Amino acid sequence: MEHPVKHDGHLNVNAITNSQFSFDKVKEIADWILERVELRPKIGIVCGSGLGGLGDRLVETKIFPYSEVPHFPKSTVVGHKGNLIFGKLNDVPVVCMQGRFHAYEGYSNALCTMPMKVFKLLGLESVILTCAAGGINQSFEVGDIMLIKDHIAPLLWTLQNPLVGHNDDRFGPRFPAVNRIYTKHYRDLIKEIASEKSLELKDGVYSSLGGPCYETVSELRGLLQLGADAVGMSTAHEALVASYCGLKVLGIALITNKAVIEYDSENYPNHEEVIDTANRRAKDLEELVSEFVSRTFVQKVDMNNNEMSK
Ligand SMILES: O=P(O)(O)O[C@H]1O[C@H](CO)[C@@H](O)[C@H]1O
Ligand SMILES: Nc1nc2[nH]cnc2c(=O)[nH]1
Repeated sequence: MEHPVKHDGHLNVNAITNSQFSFDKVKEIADWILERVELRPKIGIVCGSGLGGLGDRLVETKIFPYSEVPHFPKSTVVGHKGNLIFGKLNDVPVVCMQGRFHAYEGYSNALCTMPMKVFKLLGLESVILTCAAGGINQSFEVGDIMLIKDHIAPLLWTLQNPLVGHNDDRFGPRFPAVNRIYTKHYRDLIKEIASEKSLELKDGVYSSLGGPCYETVSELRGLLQLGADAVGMSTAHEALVASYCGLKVLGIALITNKAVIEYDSENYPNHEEVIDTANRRAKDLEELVSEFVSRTFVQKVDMNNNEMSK
């Protein structure tokens, strides 16, 4: 383990969380990648449970299993392949995480969000975060696609927040504002694309808990009262760190199951249903994302005369 960050020669014992992924360590990861990949994407995509098909859509790829990338841990969850893929989606250079890291796998939130810092040092401008989630909003159906407009993440109210510890201004500010994490013009654009494709897009608030257990009925009722529309075990902390790093964020949740908010119901959430729904609905989500990527970035290629073509 690295030494905690030193300030003025004094050991800052409170600085352990962030020093786990200091600027130098993240740069080591980014440099390792830059030495091996010619493509210089401006956009990153994180694939949620069962949504790794987005990665399979890339062409002209360079694929790194996470086991090859320095400091990347294993992806241990079913439906998360564990590949970092560089390639082109709809002619746009992208980097795709085919699977993410979750805190319930035993990883710190600093580690789970480290890829966002790597994205920043790779020169990315934006990230698309996708996830599977339970629908709390009773008007949601299994298979609905929900655009994330905001989040409620109780763990981020605690010292499990990945930004706890020494702050390195080269990543972002000590006290980041979080009221505009999910970029408005990205939300508007994806709504426009969905409407052109006659695809219904729900709009909602994603709540994130630690997992790995699903929620009790009372917890879900509480989240509903708080204004949450969907619940999962990821995304919010990644969105926080991406936004802190200055990346624009688009968040999309696939409603893979209905949250059970009736006591003594026979129904119960399970990961098989999550993966089955994701497999069934992945195509629409992938097409939305592909179109979004090309609308956002292809125009730029034209304007900047090949800027993005490498
Ligand atoms: O958020 P993603 O990674 O899509 O996965 C969701 O699905 C899993 C539970 O079924 C949890 O990992 C939850 O967070
Ligand atoms: N916490 C949580 N995560 C999920 N991921 C997919 N469905 C669910 C759910 O119902 N609850």
